[in-house]
Amino acid sequence: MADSSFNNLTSLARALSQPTLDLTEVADVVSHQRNIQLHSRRRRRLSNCNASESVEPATSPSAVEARVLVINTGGTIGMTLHDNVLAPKANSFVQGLRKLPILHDEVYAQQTCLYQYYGSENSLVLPLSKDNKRIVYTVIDYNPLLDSSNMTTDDWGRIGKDIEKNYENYDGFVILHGTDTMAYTASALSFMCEHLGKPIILTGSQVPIYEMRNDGRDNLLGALLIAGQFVIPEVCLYFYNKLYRGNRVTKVDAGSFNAFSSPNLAPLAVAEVDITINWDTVWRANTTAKFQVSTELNRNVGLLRLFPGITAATVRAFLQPPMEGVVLETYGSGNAPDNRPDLLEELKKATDSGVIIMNCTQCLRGTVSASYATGRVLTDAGLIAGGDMTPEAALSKLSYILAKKEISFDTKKKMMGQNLRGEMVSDLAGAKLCLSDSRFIQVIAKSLSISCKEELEAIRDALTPPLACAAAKIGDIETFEALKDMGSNLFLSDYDGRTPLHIAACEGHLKLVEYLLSHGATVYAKDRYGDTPLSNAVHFRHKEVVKLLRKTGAHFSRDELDEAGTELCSLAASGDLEGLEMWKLAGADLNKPGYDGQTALRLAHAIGKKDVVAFLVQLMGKKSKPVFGEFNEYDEYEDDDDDDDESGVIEFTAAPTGL
Ligand SMILES: NC(=O)C[C@H](N)C(=O)O
Repeated sequence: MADSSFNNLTSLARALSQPTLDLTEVADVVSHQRNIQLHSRRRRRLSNCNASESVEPATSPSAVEARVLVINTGGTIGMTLHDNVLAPKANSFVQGLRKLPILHDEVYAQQTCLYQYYGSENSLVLPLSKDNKRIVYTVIDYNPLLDSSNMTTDDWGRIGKDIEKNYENYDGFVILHGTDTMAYTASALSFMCEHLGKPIILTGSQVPIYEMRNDGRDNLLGALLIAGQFVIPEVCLYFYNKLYRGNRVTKVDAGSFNAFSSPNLAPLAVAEVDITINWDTVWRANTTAKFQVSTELNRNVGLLRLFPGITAATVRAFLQPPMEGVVLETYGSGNAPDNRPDLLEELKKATDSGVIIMNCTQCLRGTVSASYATGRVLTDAGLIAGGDMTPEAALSKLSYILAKKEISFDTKKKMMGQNLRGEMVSDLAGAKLCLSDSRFIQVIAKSLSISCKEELEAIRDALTPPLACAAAKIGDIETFEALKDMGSNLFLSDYDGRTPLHIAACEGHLKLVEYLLSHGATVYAKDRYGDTPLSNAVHFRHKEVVKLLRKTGAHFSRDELDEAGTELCSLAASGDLEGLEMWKLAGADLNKPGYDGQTALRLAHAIGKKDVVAFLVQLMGKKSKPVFGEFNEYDEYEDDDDDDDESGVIEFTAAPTGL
């Protein structure tokens, strides 16, 4: 022992005395020294270790150990064939792993008194990792081992408790689990584990680890390497070289190694030649509270999938007590039939009587939004928009939240629509930015250790435009109130010159447009492309917003007017009557010629769009009654009811035909 210490101190001295200092060499020596101390400490503590005193750690000298707890709940990964079907086999997993050199280095274990030191025959150690780490892992086998189809919320609770009990002793946790319900367990644990600071990674396989071709070895190895080497404070799921956020996944394939998908969130990490962590996506709790597991779960929850023709009786039966929380899997972007008052009435009755119903889409990818009347009816019936949450996440979130006794019903409802663990991007229509209190900037300033007034104001002014624009996107007046309280100028534009009014006009948020206008926003703001809020509202066809802007004095800019003729011609050519009407409403001159000198009316006539001609004539009114020159079919379009037939003209400057 003394010799090896001496040798290493000598190597260190040698490395330090080099003319060009090789830091890797120094690090290696220091690390090796630390390792030898570790092993000698181990030996001192262990009276029954057989390893010889003179034995140095096997393999590379500079390994640092990390500890991972593996909780084996069952699943295919450890199954064997009995009577031609796969089933878990008790007490055989660790023995199996011991025989796999890729998952256990027996030489290192013996030389470092691993079993004695960790006091468990179930402790194993991976070969040295690329990053010079030794992942020592201890396996707890559940009894009975379960096919995950047999799992219940009690099993989630048990896993949670075991993690809590062992939290301080390990750097990370790997949960071996069947794939069938892995997405549910991963989602549930993500909520149950409050203020998590270490990685918890669920994995399993499609083919047992003992078979020649299997995915279990890679999955377990990858999960162990990540859990032992990276502080990703999330409940994750590792499968087929990818690490996903646990509450974002769903099982999509029963017959492929690539069994899981995270449709609305990119993987947190990809294990290819190197393991690349997508740190920007990693969720971090903004708290100093201590880790704890909330194992209390409410079982009176359920998933109900809408289908065409579903009866009100089915819905009623499903929503009966003791049901307390339901995930309604709706169509598309959160839609349900709005021509089924019987169905909607059942939903409304249930929400009125205190059942929390989440609106989640049946689609694999995408979010619940407020774009359709068929979606609005569900909001009216009291459903909470589930954003882009998976049904698995929504269900387990309900189970977790409903079990909380210390919070009110209203808070529970509110929390269901909020992003708690990165499980959702909130519903765009209903969401509030998390800055609806005026301390927001102060909090940021505090975390940046900024205290002087000038710096504070500089941060506020830098942050206000994007925050205000983001709030405008979702029509969030409350956030504007909060920004106003901070003394912010609400009407600053972003880097593209776009003001909140531009954005509110694009989105058609009439109330916000009204709010902004009555709080000093200018209707004459132009963005870097010369666009005004008015032209934005016209483009996105928000009639009421156009009317309001016009009432406030908005008009097209010169650039916009220059383009009006061409735009009108193009609308006429495509028969877009609504578009033409919007331009008229916004005060455009419908006689304005396009780039080639032709008006929309002439063009429509030339290409035989009689409906467009009639519509334009009607829009222009008799005051500007067109003179069609040789075009003698005008009578066809004449509005007989209109007696205001005076002398206004629309003139063709050239023959209407032959365009
Ligand atoms: N691949 C698997 O693990 C499927 C198995 N039935 C389970 O979920 O436990």
